[in-house]
Amino acid sequence: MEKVIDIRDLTKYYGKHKGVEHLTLSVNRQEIYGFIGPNGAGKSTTIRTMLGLLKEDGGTVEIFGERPETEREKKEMLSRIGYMPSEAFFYSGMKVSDVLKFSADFYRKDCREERGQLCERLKLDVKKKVDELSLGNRKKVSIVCALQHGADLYVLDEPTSGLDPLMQREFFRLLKEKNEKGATIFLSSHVLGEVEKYCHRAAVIRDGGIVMEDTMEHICGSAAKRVTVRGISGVPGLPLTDLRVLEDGVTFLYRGEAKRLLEALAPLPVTDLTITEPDLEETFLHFYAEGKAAR
Ligand SMILES: Nc1ncnc2c1ncn2[C@@H]1O[C@H](COP(=O)(O)OP(=O)(O)OP(=O)(O)O)[C@@H](O)[C@H]1O
Repeated sequence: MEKVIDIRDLTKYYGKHKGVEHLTLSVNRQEIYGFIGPNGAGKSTTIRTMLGLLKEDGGTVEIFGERPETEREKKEMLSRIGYMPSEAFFYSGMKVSDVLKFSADFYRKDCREERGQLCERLKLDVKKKVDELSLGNRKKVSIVCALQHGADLYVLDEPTSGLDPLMQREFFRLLKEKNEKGATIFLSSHVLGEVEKYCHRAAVIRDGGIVMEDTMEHICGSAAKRVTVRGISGVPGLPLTDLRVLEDGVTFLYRGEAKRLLEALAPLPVTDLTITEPDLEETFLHFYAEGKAAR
């Protein structure tokens, strides 16, 4: 299978402070690949180093099977990539339409038609000044900047934070369309749910290292759910962690088959049951607790 991104043993320190260490992952052509991790895990460091915006301290990165050396080669590589940084900084006083055109000029392509469609679908008012925009609308400007020139690879750093649920859905629709036309997509997130829904494979990063890289099916299969049961004081015979006894029930993390959970609860005097997705740290607690590392 053709690898579009191939990162091996990547290490990046900020002075004495670790960004990422010995990080290895690869993304195949036409995959939608999720990069999941809590705040400070090293997602942006990986992305910036991978794109050559930061210099690595060790390891290698190949994109489209190549390691660009000269500035010309780097520029050529970047022209095939749509990059959306996690935080967008725009020149103060510029209109949205100017920012979008300024960004398109870098690629020396006529992006007007695609740009128009993206703005319409994302409901972005191009006449406004960027300083007047809400966080979500600033995000939309970044999205259009990254998507407007028809790239082979999209690298999107926390693209959905700040977007309302309707816009998130529209955004993922856009990505799916790009992907169906052949584009490869690498997106970072700290929300397992959205990655679960839209990505083919993903890597989970924590504290600068990959703890798991697999298909979404396997990752979500090993993710724990938070189960809260009212009316009982314990659940015998179930493999669970982080059990806490509440005033009128129990709450615990469970990562087994739903059927087994329901069978264990069936004979008990349960009055209420809720199953939710815990935050990312809790979801993968067992990996961290076991000190398990995929690489
Ligand atoms: N410029 C910097 N100087 C020093 N340390 C940094 C710098 N940028 C990042 N770090 C550190 O590197 C580690 C990884 O940060 P990074 O921004 O890559 O994480 P992240 O997963 O993208 O987090 P978030 O989800 O909060 O954006 C963190 O411990 C962070 O404090």
